[in-house]
Amino acid sequence: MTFGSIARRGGGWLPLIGISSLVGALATLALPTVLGRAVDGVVADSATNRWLLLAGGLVAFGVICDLIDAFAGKACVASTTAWLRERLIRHLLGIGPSATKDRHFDVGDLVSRVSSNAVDAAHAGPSAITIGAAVVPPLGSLVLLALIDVWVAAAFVGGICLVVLVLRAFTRGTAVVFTSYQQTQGQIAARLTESLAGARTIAAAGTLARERQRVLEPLPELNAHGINTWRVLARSAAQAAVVGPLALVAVLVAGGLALAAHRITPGAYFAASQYAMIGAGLGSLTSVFGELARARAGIRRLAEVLTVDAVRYGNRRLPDGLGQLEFRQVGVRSRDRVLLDGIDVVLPGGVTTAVVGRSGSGKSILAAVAARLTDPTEGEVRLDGVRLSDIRRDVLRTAVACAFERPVLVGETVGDAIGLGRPREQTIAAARATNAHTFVSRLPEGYDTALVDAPMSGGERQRIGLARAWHAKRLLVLDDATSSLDVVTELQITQTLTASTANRPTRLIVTHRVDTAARSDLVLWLEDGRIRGFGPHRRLWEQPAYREVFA
Ligand SMILES: Nc1ncnc2c1ncn2[C@@H]1O[C@H](COP(=O)(O)OP(=O)(O)OP(=O)(O)O)[C@@H](O)[C@H]1O
Repeated sequence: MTFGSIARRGGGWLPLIGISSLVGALATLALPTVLGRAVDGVVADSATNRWLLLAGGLVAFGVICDLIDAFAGKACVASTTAWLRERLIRHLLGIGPSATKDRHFDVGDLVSRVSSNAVDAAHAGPSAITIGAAVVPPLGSLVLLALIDVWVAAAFVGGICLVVLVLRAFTRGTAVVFTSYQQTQGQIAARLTESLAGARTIAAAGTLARERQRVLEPLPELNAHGINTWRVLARSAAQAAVVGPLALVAVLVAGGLALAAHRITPGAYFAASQYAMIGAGLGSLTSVFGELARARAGIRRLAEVLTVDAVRYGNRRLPDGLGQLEFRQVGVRSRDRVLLDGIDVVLPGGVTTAVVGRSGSGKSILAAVAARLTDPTEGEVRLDGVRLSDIRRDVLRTAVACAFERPVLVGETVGDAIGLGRPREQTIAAARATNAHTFVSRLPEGYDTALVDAPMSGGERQRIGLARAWHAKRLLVLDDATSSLDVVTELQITQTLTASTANRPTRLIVTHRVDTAARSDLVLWLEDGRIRGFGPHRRLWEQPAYREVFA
């Protein structure tokens, strides 16, 4: 993502902004000449009406151009912002869970990038065009001044050079300050999001004051960047306020001398003074240059996200099969830590395998690798003989589904959260299988109850999460997904899960419960990221170390 590619995204609005800015600039340029003619008319006591009428027309035309410019500018920023946000969100979803884990983007920081930095970046096109069009009046003024008197033009060039120097210093200063400001803003947003996610824990621990302090810790830094922004703005405005009149005075003096020497007429002198004012007005462009600097800083922050590779999917479909899952020398490393090592095992299709082991032994990582929520750093995982990374995205997500200990429910209604767009009968069937149907039916509007109006217990959320994953055709991965259920409900669901009926997907169940392990066909016992044992529960049970896992 570059400045140019975003600037061009304005679509149909950009030519409109360009034309209105250019035509407005030409009207601005024509006005002093027309007024000069009117002045000469007054001095010569000849007819001035048509020149005054023309001047009025030019002023009205300029106002219309400004209005079009303002409207098209806002519309362009709005459409570009929408495009940027959609692209960013698509990309973030494409990166998957690692966007907020391994890549170290904090959720709050991402929100600030998607919300405010996208708007900043969207100003790229209109700002660049406004600045481009703003160069026309001073350049035109220079040409017209040269036609009036070459010495007046020379004085103008001297003044303009000073104005350009002021703008250059301003642009450099603001680019640095805006980048720092946006980064610090992102840090505060990230800390606030963390705090909101842990609001209950903070309230229970009575650490509100400390948390407030932690969230607001970067505030003085933000304040310093804010003050720096104003300093750069104020310094540039003050310099422009000095330099602008200087340019004007230089032209007036040179023009006055030319008038005294009868090289120019009073009308031309008047026009020259107006052109000098146009040139000096370039200093008022500091706000547009500020917008441009903010756009560049915003684009850099969006590009940081967009340069992270999204998960790549292959284009293979799955052959007929029962969901055989093969781990071939699978290893997962994070920096220098080995999280999974040399996992080499085949889980036959249609069977239920419990994954057990002490806390931190790598069960969740194994489940994530099996469902391709993360890719192994070594080895490969195959489903019915096809490498997971070669399978088409839609095929993979139909074949494999997961449920988690703390599911996040998405959608407008409870029915959406379960069905994710599938037909209602399938939603209800999944809810029945996971013991969610009864409590969902008791909600005020059943499956149509808005999620915000359906406060749920941990166990109820887990049942919705289970129902959501129930559509899995080949592989169902449950990562501690029944841990909050009462014993009876869990038993009912485990019975459904472990019942060896035909056409059931292969089931991989991460669990701490001995009952679930005992009901499963096979148990995969992990220790420190390696396989410690694999086989039926009753055989592993003979080993004291295995029994200790459940102690
Ligand atoms: N994204 C990650 N980056 C680095 N280390 C990680 C990551 N995810 C997990 N770990 C580490 O890997 C180890 C295994 O984690 P995992 O969540 O798989 O354990 P677990 O067996 O599921 O534990 P529990 O039973 O407590 O849920 C832990 O020490 C954990 O700190």
